[in-house]
Amino acid sequence: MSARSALVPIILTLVVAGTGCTVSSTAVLDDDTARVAADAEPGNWLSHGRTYGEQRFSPLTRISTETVAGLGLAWSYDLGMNRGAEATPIVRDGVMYVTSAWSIVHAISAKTGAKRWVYDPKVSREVGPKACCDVVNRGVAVHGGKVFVGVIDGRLVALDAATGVVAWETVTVDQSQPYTITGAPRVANGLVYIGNGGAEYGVRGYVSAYDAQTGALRWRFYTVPGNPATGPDGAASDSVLERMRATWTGEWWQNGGGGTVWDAIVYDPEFDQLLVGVGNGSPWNQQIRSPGGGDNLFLASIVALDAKTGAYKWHYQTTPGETWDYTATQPIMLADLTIGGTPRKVAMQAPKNGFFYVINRANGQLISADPYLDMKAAKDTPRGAPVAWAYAVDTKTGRPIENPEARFKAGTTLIHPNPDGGHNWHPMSYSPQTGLVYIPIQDGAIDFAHDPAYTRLEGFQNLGVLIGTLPDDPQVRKAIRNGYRGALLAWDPIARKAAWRAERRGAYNGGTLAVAGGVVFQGTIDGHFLAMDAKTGKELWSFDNQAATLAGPVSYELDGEQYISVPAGYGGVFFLINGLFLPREGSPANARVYTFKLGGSAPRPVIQFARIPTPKPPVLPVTADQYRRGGFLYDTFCLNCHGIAAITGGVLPDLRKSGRLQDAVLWKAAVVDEELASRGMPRFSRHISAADAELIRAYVAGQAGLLFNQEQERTPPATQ
Ligand SMILES: O=C(O)c1cc(C(=O)O)c2c(n1)C(=O)C(=O)c1cc(C(=O)O)[nH]c1-2
Ligand SMILES: [Ca+2]
Repeated sequence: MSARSALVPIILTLVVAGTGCTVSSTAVLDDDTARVAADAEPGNWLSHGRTYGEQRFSPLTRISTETVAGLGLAWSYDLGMNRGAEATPIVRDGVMYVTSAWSIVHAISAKTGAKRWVYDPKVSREVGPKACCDVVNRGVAVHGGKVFVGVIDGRLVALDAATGVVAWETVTVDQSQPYTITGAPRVANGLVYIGNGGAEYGVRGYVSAYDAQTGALRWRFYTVPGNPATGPDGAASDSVLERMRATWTGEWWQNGGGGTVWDAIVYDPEFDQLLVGVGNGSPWNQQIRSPGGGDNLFLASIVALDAKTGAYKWHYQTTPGETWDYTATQPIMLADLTIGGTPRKVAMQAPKNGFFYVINRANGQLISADPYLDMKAAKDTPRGAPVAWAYAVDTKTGRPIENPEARFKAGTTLIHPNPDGGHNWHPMSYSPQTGLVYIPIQDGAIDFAHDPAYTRLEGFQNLGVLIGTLPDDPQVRKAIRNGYRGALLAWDPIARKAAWRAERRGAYNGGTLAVAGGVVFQGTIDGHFLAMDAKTGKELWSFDNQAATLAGPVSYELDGEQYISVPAGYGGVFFLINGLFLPREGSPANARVYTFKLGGSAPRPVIQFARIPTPKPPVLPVTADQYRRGGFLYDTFCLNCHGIAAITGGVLPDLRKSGRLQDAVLWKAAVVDEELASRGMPRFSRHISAADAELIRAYVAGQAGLLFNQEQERTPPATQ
């Protein structure tokens, strides 16, 4: 596609989305204007959240509360691998651009699902261990005949939209550091905006703007201060460097400080500003990171920057002195709301910390903040009563009223919400018809304790927090599992309370889409795709996608037919770490894009997988203390990929069933001798001794024993 054909000439009645402001003129729509006027192109889904305001509301009406029961599969497309599917597809002029894990871009016919081209950035699998939460990707941006993708190894690549051929590529990070990119780029003003991740490992976060035509860096804004000894960065953030530094203590730069911009970046055309969501501190534990306390700007904040220059405009910090992985990277949405009779231009966010924020986007002042989780419910759990980090936010000062116990200074504290957050990256949507924001939420708590023996491990997660090994007792496990719940919440940002709540089977459910036909769509962790009445939450339709459906669904129209499309796939952080909490077993089936239309009758792909019985594990002669130490080492080095208590989500190898578990030599070859490094196993030789590897094996063998016994109880061995 040439740059010229990307210009859309129309007689323009430009309704600036959500503003009610109508401008009439004859004009040529360039890509940026087209996104502002996205309602003039309801058939397309032009950018991550459809419009710049990212409300994920489609004005299309054919699929409605009346007709939705007639939805059927139009086509499905195999994304070629069984890793997490988190991308929001972009649909433009009959072509869908969607990514799979490992940052692979697929261009597909939006009508038939036929492949146009595939671009694979060929990332070394050794990069995998740098990703805290699987090698996922949340999608591309399309602009001026190019497709932009952030690559997990830190590259930003521009492709020719017609052919998938690389137009330019640039490295946006120091690749010797544990930086990753999982978020979707955004484009405005001829600039491509991209952030990065890595705050679990230890990096310094920033957001950058690149020239969409040439790939040249135009500006960069660091979200946390660097080592004062090295002076200013020559970056757009320099003007607020002193202000940031004044809120930090100790030698925070030793582990980067964190503050990664790994998901939300929203362009606000009305103020020509970029709103970026900033992540958690690095290490998590503020007692280690910034021992004298302080707010640690701009962690866990929404920061507004001049979109052309990156100059600081304002910020709002959701969690001052962040210490629980409470990122404010969650999706940010722009809207015009009339609050108390006054029209307000607002930004809305439901960050991990459990509160829903409405912010005046002219100046960053807090309008309201209310708990979307029940922060006061101090229900007893098998691990005691959870401690909510804060019960309320003082709207006058904009600061939370913190619970003094929550900073885990005295022993182990059960913190609510847990680091998955009350809401994570899963996109929320807003229907201007109902006035409700549809938020996938979850409600769980986890033990936090200060790690007195913390030392930075180069290339590994550095949290400074002990989370605690899962007890072996099956009854306790069951209770912990049942205590972690998920729901879809319809939140009224003006009334400041939920209008309805629909329970889900398990936590970490999918993103939402609202359509003008009065329907809300959501995928679930247990593999279904649901349509609900936007007013009431009543379920109107469902489809078994056979794979966790977490990505942001989209809607588009072609030749008079409306489509709903959503990627689905096993993978993502829950399938690595949180196997314990999965309501449905993972499968090795590939991720797929599922696309629906009224009367669609494509057959559902047949996915079968055999459950492999657990071999009888070896019994290793270790003491109870050694077993516990094995568990501790497992939690430190293995849990992030192979799951809590070696319970896998089915994506990476199940160590309990691994042949290597049976044999000390084979086990050591993988764990210590780096035999599997090229396949993505971290290089542990400097950190795990042969003796420690045996203790880890003893722990995993113990966990395998629990599963083996369960299976034997279910299926008694045949008698001869
Ligand atoms: O601090 C970071 O840099 C960072 C990065 C990412 C990421 O890039 O995926 C996640 C997180 N943190 C995180 O805290 C988190 O809960 C999370 C969930 C997911 C996911 O894709 O499911 N990514 C991330
Ligand atoms: Ca994080």
